[in-house]
Amino acid sequence: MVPLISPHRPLQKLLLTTTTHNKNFFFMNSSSKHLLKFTPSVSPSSLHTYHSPQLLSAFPTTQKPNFLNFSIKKCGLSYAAYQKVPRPAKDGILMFSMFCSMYDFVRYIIHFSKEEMTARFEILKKKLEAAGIDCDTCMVGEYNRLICPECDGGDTREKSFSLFIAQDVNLAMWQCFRAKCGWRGHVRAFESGKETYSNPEEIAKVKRIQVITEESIGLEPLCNELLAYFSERNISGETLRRNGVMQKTGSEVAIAFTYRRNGVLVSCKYRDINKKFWQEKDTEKILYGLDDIKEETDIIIVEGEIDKLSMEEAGFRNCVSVPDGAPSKVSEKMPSEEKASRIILATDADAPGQALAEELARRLGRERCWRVKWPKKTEAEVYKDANEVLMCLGPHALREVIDQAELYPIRGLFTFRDFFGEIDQYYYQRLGCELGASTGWTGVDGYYKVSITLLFYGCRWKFYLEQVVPGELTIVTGVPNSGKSEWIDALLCNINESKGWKFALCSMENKVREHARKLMEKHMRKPFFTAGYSGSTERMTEEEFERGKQWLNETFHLIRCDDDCLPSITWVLDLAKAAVLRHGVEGLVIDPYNELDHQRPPNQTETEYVSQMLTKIKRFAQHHSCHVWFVAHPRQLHQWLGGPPNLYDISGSAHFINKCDNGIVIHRNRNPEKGPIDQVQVCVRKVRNKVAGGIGDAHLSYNRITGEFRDVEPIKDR
Ligand SMILES: Nc1ncnc2c1ncn2[C@@H]1O[C@H](COP(=O)(O)OP(=O)(O)OP(=O)(O)O)[C@@H](O)[C@H]1O
Repeated sequence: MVPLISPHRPLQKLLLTTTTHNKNFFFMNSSSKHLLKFTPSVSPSSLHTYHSPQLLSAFPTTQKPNFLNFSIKKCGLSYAAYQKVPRPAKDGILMFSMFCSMYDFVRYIIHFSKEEMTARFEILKKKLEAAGIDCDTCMVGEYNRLICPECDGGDTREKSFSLFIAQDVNLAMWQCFRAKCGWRGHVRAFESGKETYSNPEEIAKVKRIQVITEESIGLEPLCNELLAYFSERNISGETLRRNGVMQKTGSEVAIAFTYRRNGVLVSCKYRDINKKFWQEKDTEKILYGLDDIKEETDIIIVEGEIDKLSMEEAGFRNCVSVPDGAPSKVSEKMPSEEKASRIILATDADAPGQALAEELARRLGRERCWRVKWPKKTEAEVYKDANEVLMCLGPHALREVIDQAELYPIRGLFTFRDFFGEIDQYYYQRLGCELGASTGWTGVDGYYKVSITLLFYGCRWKFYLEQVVPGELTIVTGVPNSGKSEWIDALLCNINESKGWKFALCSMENKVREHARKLMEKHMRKPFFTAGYSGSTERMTEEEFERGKQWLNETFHLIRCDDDCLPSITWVLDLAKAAVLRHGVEGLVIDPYNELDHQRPPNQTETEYVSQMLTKIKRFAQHHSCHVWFVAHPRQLHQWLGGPPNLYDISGSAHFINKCDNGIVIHRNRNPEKGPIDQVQVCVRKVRNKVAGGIGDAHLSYNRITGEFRDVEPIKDR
């Protein structure tokens, strides 16, 4: 039996080296960020070994004194909110960040316990030791270059032995690339059973990988002509030197872009004067500039080596170029919990470049992606890439392009700004039907107009729950038209005013412009229109309207399904998660339950379904420290006597009351004989956290004009 050994040095090393890179992904505020701090030069040691005096003089070693920070504030966003977002527990999950090819961005989350991984590693290590291979200094998920234990690297003790340990620590493969030796093989921690890692593609890959050096592939320092060529493209000798750009002389001289990992040459891509590209055979495909993003939380991705060099001229070193467009092999298994880096996609402006950006955003997670807007060249044309901007407009303009990068759009997640045009038309009453069309009967019109807006009322009140606890689930119910949505909107306005929270709204029943109106009226404390409901109160002025729009845009994010189908809870929560990570929202409203898609497998009861759905919502709330208000209607109440419904009356399942943290029933008096009909009863029927409040009823009065609520004494029974 293989003993389970306590955490072992190499494995510890693996864990340490593989989990640190992106730890602070979102937890930095813009002012403290030094995205472009100087990293020790990655100019390859071999370059120093080989380069000639001319090369040294061609590439002076002075470094630029000041590199720049991305200005996130410029984009109108505050990252401070992210600091409040607690991170998920990582128990039982090992994170591996692999620095080879596109995997560099994609951190794998491998669901094995630490013990399991340690044991597996020990078994694999023992098997390697039995074969004479010492893997103590090796990294998981990388091709490690060692001295071959079989041939000892020949006379020169060359590191010609490549050892690859798969990221699940179940497979190790090796090959010695010395022609005289060529020893190769593989071992697995577990030889049988399903969990055995067996990927012939990987095995083939390790067999093919060629170990190269500047000398072995005949690289030379750049000649004056090529230096002049780069100079014309505004790329300095210093940048070329730092990036180890060289040349190769064949039938003609070609530029050699050296691809390195940890300063070691891994591959080389050539470009001749006719813009023909080719790559060193049987070498690994990695990102160009990989070492420059190693410790970075913010990354720029471009589409070519010269664009990467151009970014450096503009002050951005934390940039990589994708080799040959979108890489074919990126894990579909995206990190589900902690993907938080800012990735600026600065691919070419043309259609393939935009398609590449879309593909990268999809694979890397849209919520952490930003995109650049290339400046206009003419009315109809934009500059096509980083180098063209650098050449035509200079480094300052390229810096601006990056500074002004915008959030990568996420389908289904909107800001109010996206609807400003429509909201303006609504305010200025250009739609023609804002105040409703007459029914044709004066008598009926007083009560009901065929309207795209519903008449409503309103007041300001002090919220009685001392604290709305982040990360909880509140179920809100009440008979139709009791004022649930109005009350929640007013609640959000209060919390925003007192605590500055931001919210994601998934209010399927509301038109955006109408929701904008209701929220703005509460915030500005003035009616949006001069209409029947506003009485003699003056509507908000244009200036107030503009301020209101600004506030809306900063406070709320909209989750909306732009096609006809009903959104599923998973879809809503995915977008809400993006809103948390991207905008730091602290509250989510889902209004109402019955507007979601509730398809369930035939063998699942509604009760089981509701239970599962509420678990998902609660998990989201806890994980992201985001309070969720979920509106659910009561089932049809036969012989309803006009009193507030019970939480057990919610249609679907008793789980609504059982699973929620807080349960609230909104009820309003509709009997003028019993008192004023604008009075609202907020029946708090369940409070899990006693610090947050307790069971009881609060009484509010609703102001029809502004939609505000204020505290009042309860109606005495007449
Ligand atoms: N206390 C009140 N007095 C008078 N009118 C009210 C009161 N509360 C809400 N209303 C009005 O009732 C209408 C419905 O309000 P709201 O949309 O908030 O109700 P709801 O309970 O969410 O309705 P539904 O169940 O249909 O979604 C609005 O026009 C609103 O202005």
